[in-house]
Amino acid sequence: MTLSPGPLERLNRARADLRVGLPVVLTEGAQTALIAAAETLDDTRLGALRALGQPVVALTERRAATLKARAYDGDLARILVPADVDARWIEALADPAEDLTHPMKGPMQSQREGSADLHRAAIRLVKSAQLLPAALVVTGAAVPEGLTRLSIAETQAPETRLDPVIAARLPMRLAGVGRLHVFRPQDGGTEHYAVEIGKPLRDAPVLARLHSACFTGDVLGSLKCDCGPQLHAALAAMQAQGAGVLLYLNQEGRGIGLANKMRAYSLQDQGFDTVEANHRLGFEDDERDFRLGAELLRKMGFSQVRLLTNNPRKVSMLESGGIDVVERVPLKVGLTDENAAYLATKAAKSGHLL
Ligand SMILES: Nc1nc2c(ncn2[C@@H]2O[C@H](COP(=O)(O)OP(=O)(O)OP(=O)(O)O)[C@@H](O)[C@H]2O)c(=O)[nH]1
Ligand SMILES: [Zn+2]
Repeated sequence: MTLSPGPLERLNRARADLRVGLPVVLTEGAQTALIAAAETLDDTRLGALRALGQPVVALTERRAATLKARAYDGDLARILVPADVDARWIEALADPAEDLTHPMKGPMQSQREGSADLHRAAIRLVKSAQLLPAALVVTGAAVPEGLTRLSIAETQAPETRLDPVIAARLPMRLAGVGRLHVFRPQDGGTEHYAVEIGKPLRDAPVLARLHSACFTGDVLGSLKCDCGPQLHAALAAMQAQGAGVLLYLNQEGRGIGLANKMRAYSLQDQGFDTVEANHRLGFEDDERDFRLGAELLRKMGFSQVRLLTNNPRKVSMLESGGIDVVERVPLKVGLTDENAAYLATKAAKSGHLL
């Protein structure tokens, strides 16, 4: 047993470093890159990084398309940072907040030569820190001491491993008496919960719901989505059946985090739909990983479910995670004037069943 941090611990540190604006070091064999999140970079750190080499900003192809920048690497673009721009310019590359009022002035020059592997890993890492998916990258520089170091392979989320922490009795207004189980991921990420209602048998299909956290819908009763009514209807259905399991996955905003979801809402106020807003921010429509739902179910001893959902991706991802979805049970509640367009967009663009 050693006291020095292992790969998962360094991954967790790297995310925390990037969130506070500290650069981290990525390596691939003898190649190294210093990377910083575009969203948290300040002028002092930009100056220090510039002194070490020519910085580029790695953006996803989604964001590059909005900026009309060339994505020579297919899934991403490497934009050369001009000598006379400040950290504000880099933030504006990443953040679409002012795209319409103060459009970025081009032409932007994209790098073409060399490998983009370190840049791709940099985007993956800042995204996993729930920051905007854009990173400042300086390759080939002498690497200062004291920064967190990760190899590219170590930035790949390994098969999520969740450990049970505690379970306790919970009487609920909508679902009767149940048990709330808390699970903690080994990589230091956010905890996820499972609400067990009644005493579901382990050798028969259980009525199950994979609910993704929605602070606005679940807690504030937002009318922009259907999450709150779906949560309550799922609990009520489980109470009516006498048993069920509701997984409450902390994947706020389809996996982009609350800050980015609110950025998406602000773009929706400018007229973009839910999918276009994610794309302008540089994200895919849905960044969730439902493998963890499958893992939680397996850990709790369930192998067969009747899944309450209108989302075919949840069914296929659970099945590829080794859970037998014997039936899809539709869950259509909470339609309002405010969310009708949102639900129609999910049906038209994201494959949801109406
Ligand atoms: N990025 C983004 N996320 C949103 C938006 N509106 C709601 N969400 C998030 O979307 C997720 C909705 O989750 P689910 O209820 O599991 O939805 P679903 O994929 O439609 O599947 P089913 O409800 O099972 O049919 C939650 O994490 C919400 O926070 C939005 O406009 N943008
Ligand atoms: Zn919601």
